[in-house]
Amino acid sequence: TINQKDQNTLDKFKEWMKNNNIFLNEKLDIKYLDNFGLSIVSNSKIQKNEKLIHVPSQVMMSQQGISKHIPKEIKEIVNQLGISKTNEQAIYLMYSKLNNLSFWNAYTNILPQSFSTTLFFIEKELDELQASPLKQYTIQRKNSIDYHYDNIFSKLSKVLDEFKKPEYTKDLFYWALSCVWSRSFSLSSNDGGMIPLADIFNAEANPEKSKVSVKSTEVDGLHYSAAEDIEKDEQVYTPYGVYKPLSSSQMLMDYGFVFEKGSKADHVILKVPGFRESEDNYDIKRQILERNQITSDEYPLDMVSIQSLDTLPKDLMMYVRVKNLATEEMSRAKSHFLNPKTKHTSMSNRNEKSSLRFLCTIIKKQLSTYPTTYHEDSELLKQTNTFNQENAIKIRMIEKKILETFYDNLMKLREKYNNNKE
Ligand SMILES: C[S@@+](CC[C@H](N)C(=O)[O-])C[C@H]1O[C@@H](n2cnc3c(N)ncnc32)[C@H](O)[C@@H]1O
Repeated sequence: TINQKDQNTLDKFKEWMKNNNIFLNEKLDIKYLDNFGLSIVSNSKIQKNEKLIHVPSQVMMSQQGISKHIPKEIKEIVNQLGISKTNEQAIYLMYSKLNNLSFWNAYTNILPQSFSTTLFFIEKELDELQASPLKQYTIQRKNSIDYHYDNIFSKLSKVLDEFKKPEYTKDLFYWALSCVWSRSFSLSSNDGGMIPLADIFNAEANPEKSKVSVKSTEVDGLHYSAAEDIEKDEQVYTPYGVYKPLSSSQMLMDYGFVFEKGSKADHVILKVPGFRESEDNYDIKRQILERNQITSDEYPLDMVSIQSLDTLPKDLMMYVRVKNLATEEMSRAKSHFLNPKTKHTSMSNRNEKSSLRFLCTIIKKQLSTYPTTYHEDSELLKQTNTFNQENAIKIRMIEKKILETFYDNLMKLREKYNNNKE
């Protein structure tokens, strides 16, 4: 259901689309759906290859549109100050929202007023992320926005009267950036921005299943057509993160929701301990790793990589094997770990067993930084009644699931080793 005020803004947006030659197939409606917000839904059957939408380049907030519709003095100062593309889009959105006569005003009025991204989580909800790095990323993002807001608007307000208006608040900057992160498009390596109408399509969990085929050119703008027949009353989705699949963590940070089945890009960062100078054979171990350019103490793991020792990041396995060398193995270690033919293989049964035990210890340690287990979380999830809390629990569960499965796989391997006596 949509209230009268929202219906009026939507009607004004549709009129604005018409006046600016933005095409929406008559068989498609812009509707408000619970859990999705504005959505695109068909009102009758659409045949494969039928045109769905067309948005001309000049109405996009990309290079062409900006040069046409943003006042010259604003563009100039934004360029002079060397403001980033994302912050630039945010400034134009704020300007458009605050000026009734500006070109994109009708468009900014249909943009969401609130977001379920982690940026707007209250402290209690952020705490639900437990040890997930998403909590830290969110805090960093907030600090960065605060810094940029102070920096940018103190300068803009000195130069242009427009930016002296008290309505250019930090809250509005948060709103504008959230619109950019959840809806802007990249059109080429150096152009992109907000695209009215195209940004009303919601995300399809499985990008291969999207029934929309996308074509965009600088001259002609953006075209969507039906890649397959679309049934009556069907919601039409587009794939998000086409070039690079987004993890659930990134989805929650930028879009404010996570897919039921998670994402192919889901991962956890395994943190491994560094070396202490007092450690036995410190010098040789460090030397071997440095000569192999292994310097990181963080390794991303996903559900695929934890399936076997061969699928794990090669650097991680070498780090673990070298870290667990015994003094009597040092004489052989260099020739083994510096030889391209052998360096990614097990050096001895003893070293391999010790390495697996070590991996189990660090996984357990990392799991212990989360106050609850995966199993406990799945129970907690059933009792949860707020959207944000639910999403936070899902994120920490994804990370725990990878770590716990990795641990179980290693325990099975260790058992095999113990039964296979040398
Ligand atoms: C590009 S906009 C799509 C239009 C948006 N629904 C609106 O109200 O304007 C992206 C936002 O839509 C919502 N969204 C998109 N796909 C979704 C999905 N599969 N499930 C739930 N929400 C989704 C999220 O709030 C996301 O940040």
